[in-house]
Amino acid sequence: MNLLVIGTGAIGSFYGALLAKTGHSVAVVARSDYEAVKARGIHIRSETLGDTTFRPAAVVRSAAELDGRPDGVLLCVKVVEGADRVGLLRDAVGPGTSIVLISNGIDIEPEIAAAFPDNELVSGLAFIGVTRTAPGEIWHQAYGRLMLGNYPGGASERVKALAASFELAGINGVATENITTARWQKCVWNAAFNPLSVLSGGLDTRDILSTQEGFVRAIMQEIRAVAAANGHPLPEDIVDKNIASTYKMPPYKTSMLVDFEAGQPMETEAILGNAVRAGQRAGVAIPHLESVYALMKLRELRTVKSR
Ligand SMILES: NC(=O)C1=CN([C@@H]2O[C@H](COP(=O)(O)OP(=O)(O)OC[C@H]3O[C@@H](n4cnc5c(N)ncnc54)[C@H](OP(=O)(O)O)[C@@H]3O)[C@@H](O)[C@H]2O)C=CC1
Ligand SMILES: CC(C)(CO)C(=O)C(=O)O
Repeated sequence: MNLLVIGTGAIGSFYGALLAKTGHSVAVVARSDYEAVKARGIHIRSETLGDTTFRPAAVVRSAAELDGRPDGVLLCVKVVEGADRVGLLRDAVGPGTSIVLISNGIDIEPEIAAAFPDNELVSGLAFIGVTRTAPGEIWHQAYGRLMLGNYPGGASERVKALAASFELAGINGVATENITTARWQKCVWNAAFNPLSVLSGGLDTRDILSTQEGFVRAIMQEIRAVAAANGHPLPEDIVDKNIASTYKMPPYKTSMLVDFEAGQPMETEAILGNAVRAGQRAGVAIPHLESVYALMKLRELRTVKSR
C-alpha cells in the first residue's frame, strides 16, 4: 500500500518503520525534525527488534507537497489543544484513503469521522514504550502491541491486512471488532497513572502504585463504571489485572509526564476530560476522577502562566 505517516515522533516513526519493513511505501510529514529526517532518515534503536534506519519514500512538511493521495494515512500526533487534526488530514485524504488514528484517549474519533464521513476510519491503540530522544532518533524501550479496529466497530479487510503487516514486522498486530471498548479498557490504566505521574511532581508507576494503590484502584473502578454506563462493560477483574501487571512492569515514566517535563501540552482532555464528561452525562458518581481532572487543569494553568 501507499501510506503516509503524519508526525515523525515516537509512534509515527516506529510504526511507520515497521510498515516500510514489510514492503509498504511509506512517506512522512515531519515538522520540527524535517531537516534531520530528510538528511539521514530515522534511526530506531530497539531493545527487542535491533537497530534499523527507516528511509521514508518521501519526507515532506505538508501532505500538500505529495503527488496523489495515499491508500492510508496514519495520524500520529498527540491529541492536545492546538493540534488541528482535521487540518493536518485535509491535504492527505482522497476518496479511497483510509484514516488511521494512533493515539491515547477516549472519544478522539468523532471529530475526524464528522470531517471525513466518506472515508474508512481506523482507530489504533499502542501498547508500547517508545520515545524520540533527538530529531530522527527513536528509542524503543519495551512492548509494541498495536490494536486496530474500525470506528465505531468492525474490522475491515484493510484493518486485518495492516495488523498482519505489523505481526510480520515482529510486533503483536491485533485487529479487533470492538476498538471503542478497547479504548475504555486502556483508559483504565492511563486515567490513573498518567495524571498521577504529573500531579506527584514526576513519580514513576512503581512509586505511585506502592504508596497509593487504593487511590489508583478507586480511579480505575470509576473508569470501569463510566465505561459500563456508556455501553462498554469491562471485565470484573480488569482493575486487579492492571494492578498486577503494573507491579510486574519496570518502573515507568508515562507519556504525559514526559510532555509535562518538556513543557509541552498534555493529553488531559483526551485521556481524562472526555472520560469525566462521559461519566457526568451518564450520571455516574466519579469523585476521584473529577478531583484528579480539576487538579490537572490547575497544573496546566500553572504551566501556561509561567511561560
Ligand atoms: N510514545 C509512547 O510510548 C506512547 C504513545 N502513545 C500515544 O501515541 C500518540 C502519539 O504520541 P508520541 O508519538 O509519543 O508523541 P510525540 O510527541 O513523540 O510525537 C508527536 C508528533 O506529532 C507531530 N506533530 C504535532 N503537530 C504537528 C503538525 N501540526 N504538523 C506536523 N507534525 C505535527 C510532532 O511534531 P514536532 O516534532 O514538530 O513536535 C511529533 O513528531 C499520543 O496520543 C500518545 O499518547 C500511546 C502509547 C505509548
Ligand atoms: C500504557 C502506556 C505506558 C503505553 O503502553 C501509555 O499509554 C502511556 O505512557 O501513556
